[in-house]
Amino acid sequence: MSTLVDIRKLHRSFGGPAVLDSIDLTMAPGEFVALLGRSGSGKSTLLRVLAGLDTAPAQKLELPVRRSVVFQEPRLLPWKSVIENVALGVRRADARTLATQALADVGLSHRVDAWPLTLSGGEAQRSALARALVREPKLLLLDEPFAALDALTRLRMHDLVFELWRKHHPAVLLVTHDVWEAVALADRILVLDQGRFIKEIRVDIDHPRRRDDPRTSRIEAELLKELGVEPLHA
Ligand SMILES: Nc1ncnc2c1ncn2[C@@H]1O[C@H](COP(=O)(O)OP(=O)(O)OP(=O)(O)O)[C@@H](O)[C@H]1O
Repeated sequence: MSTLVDIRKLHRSFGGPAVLDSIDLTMAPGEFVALLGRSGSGKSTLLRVLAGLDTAPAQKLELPVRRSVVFQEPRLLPWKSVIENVALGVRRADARTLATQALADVGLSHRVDAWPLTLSGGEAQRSALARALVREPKLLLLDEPFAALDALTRLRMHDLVFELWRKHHPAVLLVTHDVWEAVALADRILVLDQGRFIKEIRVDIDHPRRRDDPRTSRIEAELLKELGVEPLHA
């Protein structure tokens, strides 16, 4: 198996106890990994290190050069149109063409000239996804990108992310609180607790995955237990 991400003994603290404690993480090209964990377990810190937004000592830190991040908030520049936001930073003569294609990929062809403040929450996150994908990343980092969306929009975004992943096939690291999101999308799920991985589950189930499939239910229940959450209808 070739390796896209290879991290050994990554450590991060902010003066107190370790937030990331000797983390080992490898990812294959095109692999979809979800990262779950309670609040404060270190998920965003790990994602920020992978994105290059934070530095931390490690024995080994091998990452692809082309990486993109999508955060919980779309972080669009309000004084630029949607397409200008997407094309921003693409230093190629055909940046606008690429941005147009990326916006078509996320279903926003009709909003290319819109101002960010006129977008719905779902449209804004679609724009953020287009901005991330236009750079053709080898590694796409998603930090709770759908957490602020309503439940129905979130389900639609799951389908969209899956389609985009199938088309472009970047490796994806998805940080989420939503156990179903992880089970619906990921090849592999990691659970972080106090800066250490405490569980790894491979999800070997064909897409589209159904929530009423006993195999997904079993994995969901196992993860909820690991996170210390009692399912309401267990
Ligand atoms: N810049 C910082 N300075 C000091 N402490 C920090 C900093 N960034 C993160 N921390 C601390 O590191 C710990 C892990 O934070 P992190 O944001 O990675 O957790 P998380 O798992 O993403 O949480 P959540 O699910 O609530 O977003 C927390 O205790 C947090 O207070």
